[in-house]
Amino acid sequence: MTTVGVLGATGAVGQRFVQLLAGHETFELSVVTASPDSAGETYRDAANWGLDTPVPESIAELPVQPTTPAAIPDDTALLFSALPSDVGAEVEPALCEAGFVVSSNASNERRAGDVPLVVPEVNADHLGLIDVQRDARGWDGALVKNPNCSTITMVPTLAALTEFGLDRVHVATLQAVSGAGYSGVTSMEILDNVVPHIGGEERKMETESRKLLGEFTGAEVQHHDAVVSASCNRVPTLDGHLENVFVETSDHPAPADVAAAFEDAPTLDLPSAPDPLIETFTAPERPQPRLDRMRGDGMAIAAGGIQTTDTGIQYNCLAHNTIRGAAGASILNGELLAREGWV
Ligand SMILES: N[C@@H](CC=O)C(=O)O
Repeated sequence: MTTVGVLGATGAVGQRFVQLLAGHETFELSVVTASPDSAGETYRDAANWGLDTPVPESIAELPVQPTTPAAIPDDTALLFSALPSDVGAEVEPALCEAGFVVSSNASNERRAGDVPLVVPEVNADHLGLIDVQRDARGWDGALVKNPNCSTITMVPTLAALTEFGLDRVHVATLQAVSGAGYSGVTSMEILDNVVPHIGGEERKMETESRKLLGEFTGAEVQHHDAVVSASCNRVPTLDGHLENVFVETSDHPAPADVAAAFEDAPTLDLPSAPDPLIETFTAPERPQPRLDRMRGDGMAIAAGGIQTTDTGIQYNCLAHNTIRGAAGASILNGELLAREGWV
């Protein structure tokens, strides 16, 4: 078993990490950290557990550690980060400098030229940037990121469509409240309502998508030249981001060609990798968040509503935002790091 830890283990995404790692077949969770206020408490007491399965007994009595390099045992092979981005920006580099490998969901440094931003089924080869990062920063450890939840929902479908020549993408999102965290939006703000703004989300989708679809030259990632435009909206669903995607391609595939490309999307032999990666529906009213967010144990992308338009193709896609879009994504990156010998 590989010994792992979770940084920021008491928040909404941190709890998802704990839930998913408790039964993991190759990772053993032995360290949980949180803010200094919770340090020293048991995980059970420190976490205001909000998931619909009990706090895992194997983790409940672990003492919560402060999020500092000195508090992490040296034999922790891999750290998963659910830290807020401002804390991540401060702590993650210090941990990498101290020799730890960090698979992070936090948004800091996702755009940095020497930080791999990875969805294993799309761009596993970008992990090669770790050598560039170590040379540039003098680290023995490494920092690897997964993208924002709304990006990760769409990018596997775009990767499947690159064979048709991806020119331009427009996307409108309908994002669940869990994406904002436990105290992100109040009930008075979101019930009977839609909020047509999620701070910073649109630019994240636009830049992260192009980096993920880019080409790793051995020295850098050359971003894909498709134009990506996003409009992001918060809706009153609990989990599961639904997205309406409009794609202009150089070729003009029929809906059946698009469905076939989705069905052929690559799958990986890793514990958390779903098979198939993209589940495609023919019923035009699918996918839907409540019905389809747990496809592939929350790790699959659901797609449907494929149609041709005057300018290209249109479809809807959906993923569980705190599993495939956050904790599950980091864990899958960790599984890839382990398989490729980086930990
Ligand atoms: N930034 C995202 C997080 C993903 O769940 C959001 O606000 O929904």
